[in-house]
Amino acid sequence: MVSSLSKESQVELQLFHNEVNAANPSDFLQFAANYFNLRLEQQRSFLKDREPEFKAKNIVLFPEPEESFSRPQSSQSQSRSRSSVMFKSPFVNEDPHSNVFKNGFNLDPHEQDTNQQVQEEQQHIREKTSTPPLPMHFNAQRRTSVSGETLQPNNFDDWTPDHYKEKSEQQLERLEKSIRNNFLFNKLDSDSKRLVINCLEEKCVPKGATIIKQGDQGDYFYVVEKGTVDFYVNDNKVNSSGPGSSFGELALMYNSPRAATVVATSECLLWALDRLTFRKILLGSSFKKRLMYDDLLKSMPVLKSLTTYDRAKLADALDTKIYQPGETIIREGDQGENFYLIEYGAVDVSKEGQGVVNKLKDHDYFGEVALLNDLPRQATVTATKRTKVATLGKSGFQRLLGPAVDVLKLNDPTRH
Ligand SMILES: Nc1ncnc2c1ncn2[C@@H]1O[C@@H]2COP(=O)(O)O[C@H]2[C@H]1O
Ligand SMILES: Nc1ncnc2c1ncn2[C@@H]1O[C@@H]2COP(=O)(O)O[C@H]2[C@H]1O
Repeated sequence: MVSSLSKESQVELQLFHNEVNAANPSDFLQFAANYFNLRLEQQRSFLKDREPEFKAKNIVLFPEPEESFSRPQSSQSQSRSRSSVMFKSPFVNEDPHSNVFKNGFNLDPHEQDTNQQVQEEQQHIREKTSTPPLPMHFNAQRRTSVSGETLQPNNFDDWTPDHYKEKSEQQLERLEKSIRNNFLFNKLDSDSKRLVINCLEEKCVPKGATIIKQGDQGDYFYVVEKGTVDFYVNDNKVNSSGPGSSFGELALMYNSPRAATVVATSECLLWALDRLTFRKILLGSSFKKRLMYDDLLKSMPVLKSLTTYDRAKLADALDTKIYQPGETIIREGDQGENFYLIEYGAVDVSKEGQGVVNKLKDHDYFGEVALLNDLPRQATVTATKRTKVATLGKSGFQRLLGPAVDVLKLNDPTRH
């Protein structure tokens, strides 16, 4: 069956297969939905960035939604949907392509714990709408609009990035050293790594030069080969870094203004990666966790004081775990190793001799008391529903929670 598919589809399937093998997800459907959602979002974003280029060649990448599946709405809201759709999850309410995923199909993952539930929900949604499932419809639309063109949205194999330049042996050797310990590059497969390396542009910056100015638009992402840089937020020095580190990713990830000013504190040799290649190659692999945990971290009241940068660093350090009803997550008296954020689910907190003392649910947290006070676990925490948590190890807890630690201390449930 697979051999009858286009080469691009086969590549997609292979990539997906690799991801499934690596993640071994317990909730396969949710994993698959999230994975393809992300791929689609990446592809749309990437194409949206190149839309003017295509327009100049009279190629319409994103035609207006056809009448058959555009919901009745005001002309104002129609134009808003069209302009924002490329950067949004196809599962969100406003996306005209996503009628079928409304009613929380992906927004309330805890409501779809079993395959049967998902199937029932899909059936229910199908009955409610005549819109065909999103991926089919979206593909069909794309093909009719761009067929016959050299750069097909479906086919990135022929895509040559603007800044692609094969590196010399000597440059490759130096680059290998610079990026060896950079976790962003370690996540790439060898083909993507080669592509990224060949898209990097060498930039020599004198001491004292401003490389990035806070508030500017993002154009490049940088890796430091030699030299050191300082970071300033609102004129206050917040950070510095040296060889092997990287910076300038936030504005490219979130399409937001530069969050800091970056100044060279010595002569620097940098490698710069353009915005498009960054978004196409690095975003979905190296920054996958940031995309995955962004909504959760933003929605947690205890983390409200964190900046985008703090949240991004925190997301890099998180891992996901799923617990079944009845499973013990923390046992009273044990040593504390992790802090837990509840993505969805429900847990009981109980204490020896007292029974259940607390109940926690979506977007609550636990496991901070032992880590904050260097004490054994003060209670047992048991899942009462299927519960998905993001975990943060002890060292990350101490390094990455910043001002949120004060909030955790204030809210310490054992204080009284
Ligand atoms: N404390 C900080 N706050 C914001 N940005 C920082 C901080 N420390 C380092 N940076 C980096 O500085 C970069 C400035 O440009 P970006 O916002 O694109 O991405 C930012 C981060 O990579
Ligand atoms: N009343 C409570 N007493 C103790 N721990 C509680 C209570 N309510 C919630 N908890 C959480 O249960 C966790 C058990 O592990 P910790 O002691 O590390 O951190 C604890 C708190 O996060």
